[in-house]
Amino acid sequence: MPDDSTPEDRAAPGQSETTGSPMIQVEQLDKVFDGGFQALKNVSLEIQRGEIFALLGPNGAGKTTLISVICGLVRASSGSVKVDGHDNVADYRQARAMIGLVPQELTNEAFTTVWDTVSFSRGLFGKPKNPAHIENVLRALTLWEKRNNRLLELSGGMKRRVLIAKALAHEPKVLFLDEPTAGVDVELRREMWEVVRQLRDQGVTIILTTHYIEEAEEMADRIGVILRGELVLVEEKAALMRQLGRKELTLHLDHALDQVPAALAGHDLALTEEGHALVYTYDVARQEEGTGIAGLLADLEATGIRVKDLHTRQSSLEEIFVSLVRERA
Ligand SMILES: Nc1ncnc2c1ncn2[C@@H]1O[C@H](COP(=O)(O)OP(=O)(O)OP(=O)(O)O)[C@@H](O)[C@H]1O
Repeated sequence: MPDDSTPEDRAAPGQSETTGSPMIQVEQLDKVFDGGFQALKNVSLEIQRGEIFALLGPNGAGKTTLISVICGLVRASSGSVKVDGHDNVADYRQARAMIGLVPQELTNEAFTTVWDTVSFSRGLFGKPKNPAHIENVLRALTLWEKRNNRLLELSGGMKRRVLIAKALAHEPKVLFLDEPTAGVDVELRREMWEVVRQLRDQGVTIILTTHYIEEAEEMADRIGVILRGELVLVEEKAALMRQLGRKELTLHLDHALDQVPAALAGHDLALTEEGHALVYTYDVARQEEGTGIAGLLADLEATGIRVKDLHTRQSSLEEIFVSLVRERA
């Protein structure tokens, strides 16, 4: 990735370049499990207030471990975590009260009603009863009509909403969603995204882990990539797509070609659509230095190849992610 900045003016991966106190401040976290496996390696990360941050990584990369350490469920081997300024070990109660955690599955509460299970979650944090808040949460998640239903009577989508309602019952400022849409259908996934966006609009900071690149692409303001316990990259989504993305220019030809003409050998070209299209691939980041498109078009003209139509396509976050993982394999 081209980068002209000096080490002094470049923030370390995960460190914010903006001022103002972050909602979450993670410094040099290591986690070595009993048995010696190191699941987190020197992870530093700042999450700003009101952002949606997506943590991406392959299976076993350390996403859940990182979230669990931040939420105080797993003790770090070294390093520190502050939540809204509260150290999550020395100041555990205050730090934990700021956090809502949405796990993947509901556990063993099939016979409890929606209202009771959500109210109970609030009680766990020692917060006084506040039926008006519970009502607001249930209404916001369109669960109000179901408040007297037992969980076993709910659809999968409703159950997911209950998980979010439970996590919001004690009025946290930051919400962690662990694989919020794993295994749900497309419609429900979109519905969940909408719910998460609404929460962010209400001022809740959101951190989600996901396997679905599409989810990060759709939702996140910033993306962190974790590989084998290391946070290898933290970037604004738009900048990530700009810096690491590649673009494809597809030229649809008037007449099919048998092969790429020798006169065009200097360009990164592939023949597709049975000779009817030429695909030119280039780095988005090098665009300013000139992508060579002008030269390519001039060479095409010189060889007498006529172009009917052309279009460009930017590589998706998925392609960026796959090449990143490959690069570091
Ligand atoms: N209690 C534990 N003891 C030993 N190793 C563990 C423990 N918990 C997790 N690990 C290991 O730490 C690594 C990271 O696990 P983690 O659950 O954080 O990954 P993940 O990125 O959340 O993966 P997935 O997407 O599959 O949930 C894995 O290799 C896992 O086997």
